[in-house]
Amino acid sequence: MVDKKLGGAGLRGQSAGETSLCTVGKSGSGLTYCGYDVSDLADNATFEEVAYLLFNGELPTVDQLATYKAELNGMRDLPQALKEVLQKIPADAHPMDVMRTGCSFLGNLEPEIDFSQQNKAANRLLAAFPAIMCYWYNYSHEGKEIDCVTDEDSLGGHFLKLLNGETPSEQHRRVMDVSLILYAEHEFNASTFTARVCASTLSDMYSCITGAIGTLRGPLHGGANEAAMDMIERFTSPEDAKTQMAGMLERKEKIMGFGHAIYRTSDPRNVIIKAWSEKLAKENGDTSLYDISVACEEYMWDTKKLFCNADFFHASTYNYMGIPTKLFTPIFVCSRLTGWAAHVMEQRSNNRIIRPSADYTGSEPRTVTPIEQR
Ligand SMILES: CC(=O)SCCNC(=O)CCNC(=O)[C@H](O)C(C)(C)COP(=O)(O)OP(=O)(O)OC[C@H]1O[C@@H](n2cnc3c(N)ncnc32)[C@H](O)[C@@H]1OP(=O)(O)O
Ligand SMILES: O=C([O-])CC(=O)C(=O)O
Repeated sequence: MVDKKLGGAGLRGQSAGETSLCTVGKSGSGLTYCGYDVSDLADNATFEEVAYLLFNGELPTVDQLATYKAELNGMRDLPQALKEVLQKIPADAHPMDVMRTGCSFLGNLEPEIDFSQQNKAANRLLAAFPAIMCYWYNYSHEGKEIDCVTDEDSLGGHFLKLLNGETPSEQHRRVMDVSLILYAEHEFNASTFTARVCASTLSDMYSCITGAIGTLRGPLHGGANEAAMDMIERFTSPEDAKTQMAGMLERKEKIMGFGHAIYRTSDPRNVIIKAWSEKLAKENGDTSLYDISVACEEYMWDTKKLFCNADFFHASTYNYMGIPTKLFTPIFVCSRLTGWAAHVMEQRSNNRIIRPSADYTGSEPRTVTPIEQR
């Protein structure tokens, strides 16, 4: 196991506030949302139920869920002005930049005037994000102006239909639902903390979420699922994976999709998404991507005692579903938005501006030498 020093750099091990939304690694490896184990939710709930749970503190009844889904389904379309902005973003832009711009621009068109509108703003973004991603992707890559409304009941199914223009299989809908549940919430991770810092200044929901998207983009955080895919695609076999990873570790390169700031021996989401990757691999007939991923997992544990985080087997899972690699991290946005917005609401409910201190390491006090004498 990695011998981790707590405290110091990265605020590691220091409490930065309270939350009732989530526990991470409380018993060394667990993850709960509002008291529910994530594996229980992945087995027995839908993503919309989890979104409702995070925004309201309780799972919905049948009637509450139906009302909530009807509300979300009525908010899926994009304003024409946003479509026109998305049309201007080039095909080689990073899709996370597209999400950031889409979120920010929607905040201009439909601003959160006051905090009584916070649920509406969060739900609007939740409903609109799949279309922001897929409208831009289809327009810039295929030259197609897609209809942003579908008859799909779930957000996961809606995303798949917008992306491919075809009704997804029941299995793909379920995998997407599980994936969105696994990614939804994770306590004071870097992007959520960004959202809370922004919220603590009494800024608006769109600004909080835009900042969080920018923070999730980095490869040490949400960008790791995409980076893991780029890596495993370069490996030609399980043996080649081990040889190449040995070289990477030798050169002190980070292996994306491994390790975690909080978990010590495993990430509870890995076993769930790994099982889906295996199932999809077997059904696909070509299991090489899964076999290579398993070889990576074994090698990293055997040599460094580093384990797969939630991102690693998401890479092969999404790939088996035919999702383009560049959309992996934006899917994470569609899910984690629920956690971000719930934290913004929690921060607002008991706010004090977040403003830590710093340990000064600069020069001693000195006086300005006139410029011609320097
Ligand atoms: C959804 C998410 O955001 S999950 C995280 C996604 N990010 C990644 O997968 C990127 C790869 N992983 C990492 O970079 C790190 O593990 C992080 C950023 C997730 C956590 O960082 P930290 O809390 O600083 O890691 P930690 O303290 O456990 O690191 C201990 C040692 O293990 C090494 N290590 C940790 N992860 C890795 C890795 N993936 N590859 C190689 N070495 C690693 C560190 O370099 C460090 O070694 P050092 O002391 O010689 O520098
Ligand atoms: O908690 C973290 O540091 C990273 C994160 O968001 C996650 O693992 O989902």
